[in-house]
Amino acid sequence: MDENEIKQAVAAVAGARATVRIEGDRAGVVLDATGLDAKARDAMEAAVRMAAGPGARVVVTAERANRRLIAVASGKGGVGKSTLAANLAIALSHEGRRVGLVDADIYGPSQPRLMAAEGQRPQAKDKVLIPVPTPYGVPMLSMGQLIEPGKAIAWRGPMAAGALGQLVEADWGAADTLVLDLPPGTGDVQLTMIQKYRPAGAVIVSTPQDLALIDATRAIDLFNKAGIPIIGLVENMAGYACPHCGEVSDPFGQGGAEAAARDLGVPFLGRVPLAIDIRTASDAGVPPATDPADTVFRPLARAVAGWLETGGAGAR
Ligand SMILES: Nc1ncnc2c1ncn2[C@@H]1O[C@H](COP(=O)(O)OP(=O)(O)OP(=O)(O)O)[C@@H](O)[C@H]1O
Repeated sequence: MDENEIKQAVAAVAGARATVRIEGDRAGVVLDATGLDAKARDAMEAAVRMAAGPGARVVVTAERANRRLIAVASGKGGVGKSTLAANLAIALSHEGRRVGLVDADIYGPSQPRLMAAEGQRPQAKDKVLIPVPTPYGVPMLSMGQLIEPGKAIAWRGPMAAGALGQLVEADWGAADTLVLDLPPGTGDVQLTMIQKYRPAGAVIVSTPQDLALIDATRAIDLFNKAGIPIIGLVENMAGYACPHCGEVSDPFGQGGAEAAARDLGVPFLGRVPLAIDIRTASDAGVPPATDPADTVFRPLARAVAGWLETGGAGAR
């Protein structure tokens, strides 16, 4: 093939994305893969190699997407942070954002179960992890996929931060939003993550109890110190609706988180009721936000999407 033939063959599969140069007796192609997801990029790269002939040197480049991180954090464990992160990621994708989910919860990585991706091991290409798909159109990576199932993790701070970095710096393709399920608490691992990856904003989850709210205040303080804006506070497990008689009771008190948000000067994003349906759907790997009739998580996601579009500072 002569130079023109090679150029035509490459243009036929990659259009204006490819620039061809002849280097001695072989072709050199620079392929711009900006905006393609990992699968489309691999397919185009393979097609270009075929078209450019034997021995061709193909270099794939991509502009870094203007991707923004949303940290979902809590001052203590068990308040529903992972549940909120999964549902927020799915509901944000319904808002038209291209969303990826990073499960950085080293103490209890639960996203593979919540997102029906259990048992899937991520592949790596050139030492960069490739997120696994989920049935909900939100690719994800979890610490739970990098360790042996059921094994406890005893990470030291720097080790954990290094491993978590691989998740954030994975090949997220065209994703414009990464929801980051942070480990609970306000220790070194959280601080390192926040400082290194500078989320655009943070959503803080708390239950209505006073003690949980004190911990949430600490989490807010951590983000404030790092100069990361708080998108808002979500009250989880607020008000229990009896599945039999429908009576609503407030086992953990009422209105505490909203009042705390007011006192702290952070927006209050809304409440998620304590509901058996939420737990059973989550355990079954079908997050409630997948239901078009969901009226709990989708409004929260609209608030977060609105924040990103208008007020949210700190784009990466
Ligand atoms: N609003 C809710 N109604 C009923 N159950 C809920 C609700 N939110 C969370 N749960 C249940 O509570 C348990 C803990 O939730 P989740 O794992 O999301 O908390 P977490 O804060 O991420 O915990 P950890 O710190 O252990 O990661 C789960 O079994 C979950 O299904």
